[in-house]
Amino acid sequence: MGTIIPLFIDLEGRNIIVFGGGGVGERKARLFSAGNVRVISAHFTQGLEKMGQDGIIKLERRSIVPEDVPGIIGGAFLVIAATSDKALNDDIKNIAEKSGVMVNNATGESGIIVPSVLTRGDITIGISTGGKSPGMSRYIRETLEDVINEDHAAMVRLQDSVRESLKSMVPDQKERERLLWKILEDREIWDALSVSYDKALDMAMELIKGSLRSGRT
Ligand SMILES: C[C@@]1(CC(=O)O)c2cc3[nH]c(cc4nc(cc5[nH]c(cc(n2)[C@H]1CCC(=O)O)[C@@](C)(CC(=O)O)[C@@H]5CCC(=O)O)C(CC(=O)O)=C4CCC(=O)O)c(CCC(=O)O)c3CC(=O)O
Ligand SMILES: NC(=O)C1=CN([C@@H]2O[C@H](COP(=O)(O)OP(=O)(O)OC[C@H]3O[C@@H](n4cnc5c(N)ncnc54)[C@H](O)[C@@H]3O)[C@@H](O)[C@H]2O)C=CC1
Repeated sequence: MGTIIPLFIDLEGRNIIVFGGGGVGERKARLFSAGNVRVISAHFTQGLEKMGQDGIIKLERRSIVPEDVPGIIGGAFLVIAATSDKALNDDIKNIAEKSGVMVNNATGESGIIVPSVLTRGDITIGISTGGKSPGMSRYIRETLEDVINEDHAAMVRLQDSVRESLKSMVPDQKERERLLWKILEDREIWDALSVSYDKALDMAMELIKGSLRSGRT
């Protein structure tokens, strides 16, 4: 494995095909369920059956042979090979790559890794160990769950709101950047955030007005 980087994908309207309806297929189907997920497998976990019944994903019960794969993956944004048959997963990977479709192989390398994902409001954190230790990715996610909290999500909302106001108030981008950073570094605004979003927003706007008045940003 070479150097990897995370990219963030808006799942809306994307077709994702998961081969394999076991525990791993279920976890991936759940992660991608904001897109159009189709799971193809001879058997499904109860969790997948339930998601199918609820209309969250589509299930297709059939046995998979490599010859059928090109026909199935047409129009897919991403293919996930998560059957318990490693040779079949490798075939699916090779076929998808030949067709120019992105593919993740749950039982071997494929150049596309599904990370451990932590979300808080608009914040998304993806974690990978380059395939070395998926358990460690999960461990890091669980550790970060106690660190990245609702206050961080609220600060994103606040920054978004202040950024919009600043665009009409301060013509210079560098100055806007400095002001936004001042808010991020202000302990009192952070403390206020955990009590009242509106109070914190007022304090942030006061800080900006004060800075602009004094000419010191
Ligand atoms: C390469 C990768 C391919 C990919 O799927 O993209 C891959 C491969 C494999 N995983 C295996 C095992 C486990 N996987 C997990 C868990 C997760 N695995 C995920 C991703 C990845 N797994 C990619 C690399 C991620 C990275 O770079 O770190 C996560 C992050 C995302 C997700 O799957 O949704 C999700 C955690 C989600 C969360 O909780 O946050 C656990 C722990 C658990 O289940 O609790 C175990 C058992 C403990 C252990 O082995 O560490 C095995 C079987 C090995 C064997 O046979 O022994 C293989 C195959 C192999 O290694 O050949
Ligand atoms: N990437 C990851 O995060 C992880 C990967 N793994 C590996 O992933 C693989 C899958 O794990 P599980 O979901 O727990 O296995 P599982 O045995 O519970 O599920 C596999 C599914 O694939 C289906 N399947 C297999 N061959 C098929 C075929 N030819 N046609 C149609 N359906 C077929 C089975 O019916 C079953 O529903 C295992 O090899 C495991 O070692 C395991 C843990 C985590």
